[in-house]
Amino acid sequence: MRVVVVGAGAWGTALANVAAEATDRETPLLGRDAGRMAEVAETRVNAERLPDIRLHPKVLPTADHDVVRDADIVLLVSPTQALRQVAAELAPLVRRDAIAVTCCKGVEQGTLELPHEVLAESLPGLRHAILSGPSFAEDVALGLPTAVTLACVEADAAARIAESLATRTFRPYWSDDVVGAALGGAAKNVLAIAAGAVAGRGLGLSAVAAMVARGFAELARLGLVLGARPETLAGLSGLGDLVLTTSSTKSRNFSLGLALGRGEPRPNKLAEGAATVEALIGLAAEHGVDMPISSAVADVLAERVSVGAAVANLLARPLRAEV
Ligand SMILES: NC(=O)C1=CN([C@@H]2O[C@H](COP(=O)(O)OP(=O)(O)OC[C@H]3O[C@@H](n4cnc5c(N)ncnc54)[C@H](O)[C@@H]3O)[C@@H](O)[C@H]2O)C=CC1
Ligand SMILES: O=C(CO)COP(=O)(O)O
Repeated sequence: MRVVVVGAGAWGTALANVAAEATDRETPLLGRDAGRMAEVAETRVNAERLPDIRLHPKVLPTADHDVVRDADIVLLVSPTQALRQVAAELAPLVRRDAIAVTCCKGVEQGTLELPHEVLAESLPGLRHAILSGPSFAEDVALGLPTAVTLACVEADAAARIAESLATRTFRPYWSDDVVGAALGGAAKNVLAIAAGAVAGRGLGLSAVAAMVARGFAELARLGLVLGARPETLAGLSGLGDLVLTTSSTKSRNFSLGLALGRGEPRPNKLAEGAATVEALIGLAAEHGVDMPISSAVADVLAERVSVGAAVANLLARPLRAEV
């Protein structure tokens, strides 16, 4: 299977290394900026996005979209809000029997669609899958053990993608619960901002743990209404990724929350939770699901309320049964 990676950010670069190792085949890494991709090809390091990691010798950095013509598997690794546009650019080039795998985490603004729903519209007729789970790009690129969820409604396609990505240290588990995998990845980014804000404000680890557990409760409420399986929500792409990103300053979403809690300037890095939060609570509202922590994150990001006031508001909610 020939894998092509579209999106030369931190995660795309790490996944290109994984695919090149797993398939032992030339693996194009397609970026937008020809000059930058030429530099990555020359230096064999993506200095801007994943410094200190050498590209696998079989990774081919390029800005030439034609490389997707030969792809059996296309990994789409742009930010969620750019997915529709990136996929539309590929649509005339990609083979109809190829499998498109979204590796981004979020909900599209405006449409309130999860990444696989965006793909179904922008690359119609192709089989689609989702790669999600607890996986920092740097950890994966360093060859540290990582397990992820690979969700596809067609089990044979999921198994084929898994084989094209599995290495001695990168372990995809497959699933047919596409909604569960997509929702977990989208919501955990928002909840990581909440956990970071609580930590940054110095409210203690008990408060962070409460945010994680009650955050998971609202993620699961929405997931079940959307048809996700509880096992997926409690698995790698749900609880697993939530635990990772609410406990590490390596997470850009957690780091954004830390800055908010400390009253510091927001870091200038991609934080998918900030781009997704309004769409996530919009999706929840459409289905009559209450997501108070996510709503508090939206209010804080929009500067409608301070972190302290948001926490006080959550604590002042009427007492209720836990489940
Ligand atoms: N970095 C990580 O550890 C992981 C990231 N992800 C997900 O992967 C996705 C990408 O994240 P990263 O690679 O880390 O981000 P990044 O910030 O390192 O790179 C984003 C890439 O997307 C490109 N891009 C930005 N706007 C674009 C647009 N409008 N059209 C086309 N391309 C555009 C940028 O040029 C850049 O190459 C996100 O959804 C993220 O949640 C998932 C798992 C791990
Ligand atoms: O999704 C990730 C780890 O699974 C990366 O998290 P951040 O986007 O918060 O850095």
